Amino acid sequence: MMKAVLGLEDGTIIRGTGFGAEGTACGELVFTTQFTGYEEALTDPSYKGQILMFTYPLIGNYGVSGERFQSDNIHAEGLVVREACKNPYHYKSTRSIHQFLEDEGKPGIEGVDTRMLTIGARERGTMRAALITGSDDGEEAVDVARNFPQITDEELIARVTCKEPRFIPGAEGAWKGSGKPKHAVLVDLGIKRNIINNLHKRGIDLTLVPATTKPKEIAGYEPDLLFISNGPGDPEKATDAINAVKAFAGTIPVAGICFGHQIISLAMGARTYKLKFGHRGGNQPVKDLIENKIFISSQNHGYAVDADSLEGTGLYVKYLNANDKTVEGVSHKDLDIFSVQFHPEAQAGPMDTEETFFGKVVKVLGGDL
Ligand SMILES: NC(=O)CC[C@H](N)C(=O)O
Repeated sequence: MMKAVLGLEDGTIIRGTGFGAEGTACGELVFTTQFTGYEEALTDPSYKGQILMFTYPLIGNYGVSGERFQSDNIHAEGLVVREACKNPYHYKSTRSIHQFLEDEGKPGIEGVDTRMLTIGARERGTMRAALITGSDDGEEAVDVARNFPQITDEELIARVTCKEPRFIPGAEGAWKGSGKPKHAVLVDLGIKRNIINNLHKRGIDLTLVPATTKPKEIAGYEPDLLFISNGPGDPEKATDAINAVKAFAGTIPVAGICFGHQIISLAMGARTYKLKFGHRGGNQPVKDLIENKIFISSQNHGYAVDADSLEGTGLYVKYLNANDKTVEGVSHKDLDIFSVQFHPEAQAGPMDTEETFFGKVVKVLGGDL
């Protein structure tokens, strides 16, 4: 059995059993209430800079197949669970979660009272943590956590964006509407694979561009839509993407998901702030204020758009989180600009909002629903 310890910046020390790789992971300790979906969550680039903790006590039961990955690698810095299943059974599984973390060089800790840590995060807010495997030196873990930069100061986007532009043609014959298929430029700040899939399967041609792409270069692709992806860290750090939205807002439709929603709001003049402990899970209730409907959504975010700061931006609140009444989506009153804080592409989570969001993308591009 490998020793392991988790140290929090407030001095909390938790010892457990290590799994995955031997080493040290640092970052914000965040919790998700998702029961399953660990393959999707671990490979979601938005978790860069964060140690992921599941509140559900049994993780890894159906093993790892790779079919549900949201990128090629694990991006969460480390994994904290009550129990990580050693002998998973699923006909598509090729390895256990232990093996998966080891292959990817990421440390994990099990035997942890995740409920206590989650209650702590809810009461005292998200904290920096260090997860060390192969050691049980708690003092050192606390020290490492305290000396690690706050997520707000970290340069995370450069670690997840694509290096070169990439063209992905829309699925053959899938575009529903008159004329030839439309073309979207996607600013890749660590995009989840299922966002690409959802646009692709609706027949939209896509050009993925790196985070630092300038408006002039984007214009060269002659896009019909500018799309801003999900991504890690503080949205205020995404200065080039903010400038891209400023350059195209009002000339072509602009849409975004999660980080993209925050970036669009910032570009239009609104403000964002850090939530006390964020929303991460597969059953977050969201209210559509226009349709007066509630639906259940998949979420993963630690920042939010300040509702009061929307005044004068032309944006209005379309969606609210039904639990804490924070902003979950905005639309522009005159222009084709809209974004959501939750994940309509799910993976993992309910698909209730997929058609509403991606159908709207098709509609603003002139397609038939
Ligand atoms: N999933 C995301 O795009 C996350 C956005 C941002 N990093 C946040 O935590 O709020």
